[in-house]
Amino acid sequence: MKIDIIGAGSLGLLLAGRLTQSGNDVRLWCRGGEQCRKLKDEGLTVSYEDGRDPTSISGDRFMSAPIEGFADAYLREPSDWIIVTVKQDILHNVLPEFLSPLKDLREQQVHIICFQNGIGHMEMLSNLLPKANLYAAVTTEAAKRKSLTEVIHAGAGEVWIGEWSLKNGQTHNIHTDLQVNYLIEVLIMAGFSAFLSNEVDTMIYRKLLINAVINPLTAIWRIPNGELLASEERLQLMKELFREATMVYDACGVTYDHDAWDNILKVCRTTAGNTSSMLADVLASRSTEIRWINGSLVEMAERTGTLVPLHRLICQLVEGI
Ligand SMILES: NC(=O)C1=CN([C@@H]2O[C@H](COP(=O)(O)OP(=O)(O)OC[C@H]3O[C@@H](n4cnc5c(N)ncnc54)[C@H](OP(=O)(O)O)[C@@H]3O)[C@@H](O)[C@H]2O)C=CC1
Ligand SMILES: CC(C)(CO)C(=O)C(=O)O
Repeated sequence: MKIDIIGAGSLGLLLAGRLTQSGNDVRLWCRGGEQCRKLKDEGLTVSYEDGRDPTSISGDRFMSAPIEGFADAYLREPSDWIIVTVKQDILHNVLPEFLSPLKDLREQQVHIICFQNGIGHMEMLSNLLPKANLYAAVTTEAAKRKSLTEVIHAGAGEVWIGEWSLKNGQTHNIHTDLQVNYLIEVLIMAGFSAFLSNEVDTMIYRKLLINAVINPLTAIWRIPNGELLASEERLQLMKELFREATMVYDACGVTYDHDAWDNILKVCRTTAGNTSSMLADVLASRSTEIRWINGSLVEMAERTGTLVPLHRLICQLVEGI
């Protein structure tokens, strides 16, 4: 399968490494020329924390190039899938320029899948590329980029993929069905646990609830996920964030599991040693995804007249860092 991956960070490198290793034709689009040169010279390494041998893929087995060349390359030679693995701010503020040349291509041609946490990006893309087949992926995989050419696969999880266009009332199309089933097969062959979901929006909101409670508090207190459970004060604040978020879901008609709170506690336990992605961004002085996580809940609250003072404050606190 021919696959474009936009964003050579943690998830992008993991996907590029695994998909190249299992025989796919990968083009990896990076932000900077330095990373492309290093990937060409040194290749790409996927390593593990449990003592397993790393996998090294030489730089001539996949293509890496600066994002500026993406649209021309795609229009000359389209791929079967475009996988987007940049953070939300780049997807919203930078990628439209590079993706908009694809907007007039026929529906059968463009298949895009987005791996972002948070919400808002799928709506933005469906406005930008109304003819494209858009898919969202929700994943519990954990990847950490160690250098420009090395990624640590820190935890194996699942990848749930669902068609976003369906949500917008577009008709189901046999061609896209085949195409997504083929992608899932390819991901499985590459070693991922990948599944098709007819309820990907429910899964997105389920993950949003987890991220909206865990990520900002770990970022503010600078603690690993498991430490959230270490005191009653921390648990109380988590519970209040959870309570406000579920009020917003109720007001907007978004469903959530009856054991959603227990599930958040479980995620803290199973990822106890993890640095959350928001804390990692704060520690590296990068902008965070707070606007598309807690900020989205604040927007939903505004639309429905729900009061979410803690989510508002937490957005300001994280943005203030
Ligand atoms: N990592 C994980 O385990 C998981 C991540 N996610 C989600 O996946 C998304 C990606 O996360 P993750 O891989 O961790 O993020 P990273 O920050 O590791 O990677 C993002 C990449 O995008 C690159 N980038 C920035 N600007 C551009 C640009 N203009 N053109 C091309 N590439 C650019 C960055 O380059 P540079 O480094 O040069 O700035 C970086 O390599 C996020 O929304 C995250 O929430 C979801 C579940 C798990
Ligand atoms: C589930 C969790 C909190 C794991 O660290 C995560 O998705 C993140 O860090 O963004």
